[in-house]
Amino acid sequence: MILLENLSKSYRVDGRDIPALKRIDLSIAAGEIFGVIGHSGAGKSTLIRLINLLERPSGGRVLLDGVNLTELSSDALRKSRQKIGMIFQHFNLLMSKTVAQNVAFPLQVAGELDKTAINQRVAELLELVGLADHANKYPAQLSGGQKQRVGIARALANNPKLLLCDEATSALDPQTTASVLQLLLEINQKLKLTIVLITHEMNVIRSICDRVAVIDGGEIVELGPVTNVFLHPKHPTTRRFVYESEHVDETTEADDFAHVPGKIVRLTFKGESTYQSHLSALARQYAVDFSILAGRIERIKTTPCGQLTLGLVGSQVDELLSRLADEGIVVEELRQ
Ligand SMILES: Nc1ncnc2c1ncn2[C@@H]1O[C@H](COP(=O)(O)OP(=O)(O)OP(=O)(O)O)[C@@H](O)[C@H]1O
Repeated sequence: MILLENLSKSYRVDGRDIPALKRIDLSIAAGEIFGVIGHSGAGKSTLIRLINLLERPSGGRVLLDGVNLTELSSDALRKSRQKIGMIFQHFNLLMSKTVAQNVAFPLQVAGELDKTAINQRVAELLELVGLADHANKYPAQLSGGQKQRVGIARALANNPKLLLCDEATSALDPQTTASVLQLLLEINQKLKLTIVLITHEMNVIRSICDRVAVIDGGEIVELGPVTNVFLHPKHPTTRRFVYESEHVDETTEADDFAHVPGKIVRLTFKGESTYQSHLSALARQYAVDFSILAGRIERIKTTPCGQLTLGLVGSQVDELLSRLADEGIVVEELRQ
């Protein structure tokens, strides 16, 4: 649905071109929830603003459903942008308008004049985001989470195919973040809406995204399904994001077990194998003793996943490991 080809962006500062994004190639499928994560200054906002051409690229192309947005006239671009909704960290609501008026606004801008049609659509949208009882309130009378729900209703007013979320939960507490993310997931499933979000929080990615791009210094340094990136982070930036979010000190993974006898391995479980008792059954069969040195079990979106670091002692450890691999469990030997 979205194709970014050799996309770059530089900003002119004090007469010099400073690159913010370098040669980005990325394709995002219809119906996906795609996350972009990076530290401050990595280029996330620039990237998301290039998708709807709020920023014009310095080079490369942005294609939406096969249409090259960079070549459109300003009129055609305005029309295309109606297929794209956007929500923001600080909500950007019109403070002097009620909730209903905020949501009606994009309909009026798009040329809808029929008051009954507008009222009906606004009521539908407020119902969808759980704010049916707040139509006549002003933004100042709402909590942060409710304000973002208004932002979401407004972004969906013109039935967009794509929703861009610019740090949409960064100003919210963890519980409110979870409920707004849940709403985004529901909307994605109910309306088959494609969602692209940028964030600096791995938790946001883990809760709702299908794929993630990690961006650093204006470049995509890692890209893939969230489960893969979480379980096997490769780039140092990704590793830092993952280990920080898991409250795991990466060094404990390999170095701190000098006193532990035997072989040290890390097992990664994904999907159903997470809940099965392969490890204990095979350890019994091959008379292997194991100690658990580190571990985590969690859900990545809807997929259960687990990772265990073990010390293994016994004469048939290799047989045990090869049987675990046969069961689809990823085995990494950290120490022979
Ligand atoms: N309008 C601008 N003029 C000049 N430089 C800019 C402009 N906007 C962004 N930059 C620079 O481009 C780089 C990328 O910025 P961008 O805002 O895209 O990063 P970000 O990952 O979204 O960061 P944050 O999370 O802090 O918003 C930074 O070095 C920033 O200083």
